[in-house]
Amino acid sequence: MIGRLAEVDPVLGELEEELGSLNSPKTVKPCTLALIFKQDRSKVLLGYKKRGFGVGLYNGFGGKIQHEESALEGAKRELEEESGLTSEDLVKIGILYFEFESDPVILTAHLYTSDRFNGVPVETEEMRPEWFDINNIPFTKMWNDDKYWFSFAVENKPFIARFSFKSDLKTIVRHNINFVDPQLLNEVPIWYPKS
Ligand SMILES: Nc1ncnc2c1[nH]c(=O)n2[C@H]1C[C@H](O)[C@@H](COP(=O)(O)OP(=O)(O)OP(=O)(O)O)O1
Repeated sequence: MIGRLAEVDPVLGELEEELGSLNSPKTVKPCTLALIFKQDRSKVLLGYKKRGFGVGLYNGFGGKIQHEESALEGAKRELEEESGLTSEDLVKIGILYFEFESDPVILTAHLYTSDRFNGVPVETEEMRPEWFDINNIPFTKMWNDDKYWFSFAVENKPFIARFSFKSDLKTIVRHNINFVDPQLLNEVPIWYPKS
C-alpha cells in the first residue's frame, strides 16, 4: 500500500516516493533474510558467505524474491537452498532498505525469524552455516548495519529501517529505524509500481 511508509516516517516516505516515481532512476531489488534461532533463543544460525555480494561476511539466509513469489515463499525457498533447513513458522519481523552510493538499485530485505525448523544445517556452495551464542554475535564480520537492528529481531520488535552506504559497502552515512505495527510489514509492497 503506497503512502503507508510516509505515515511512519518522512525519511521512509521519501524512499517510497522515489521508488514509485517515473522520474526517479531508483528501483527495488526485493530479497529475503531469515534468522533461525534455537528454541530457547540462546543461539542463532548464521551463514558464512563463500561467494558473491557480501563474500567473507556472516549473514542470515536469503536471496532474491522471484516475480511469482510472495516474500514468505521466497524466504522459505532461500532458507532451504542456502542452509538445508525448512521452517513453516517464519515470522516477519522487519523490512530493511539498503542504498549504496551511485547505485540506483535499493535492496529491500524482508526479514523473518523462526525458532522452529526441520533438518540439520548443511554447507552449500554459497554458505557455511554456524551456530552463534546470542551474546557473542560476530558483528565485526557482518554487514555494518546488522549491529543496529539485530537485537530487535532477537526480541521480536517489528521494525522498518533504511541504511545508506558509501560505495565501499562499509561506511554507513545515514540510517533510520522505526518500530512499527507488525501488520504494516505485510502491507508494504514488495515491488513498487512506477506511476
Ligand atoms: N545486512 C545487510 N546489509 C546490506 N546488504 C545485505 C545485508 N544482508 C544481505 O543479505 N544483504 C544483501 C546482499 C545481497 O544483495 C542480498 C542477498 O544476497 P544473496 O544471498 O547473494 O542473494 P542474491 O545474490 O541477491 O540472490 P540469490 O542469487 O541468492 O537469489 O542482500
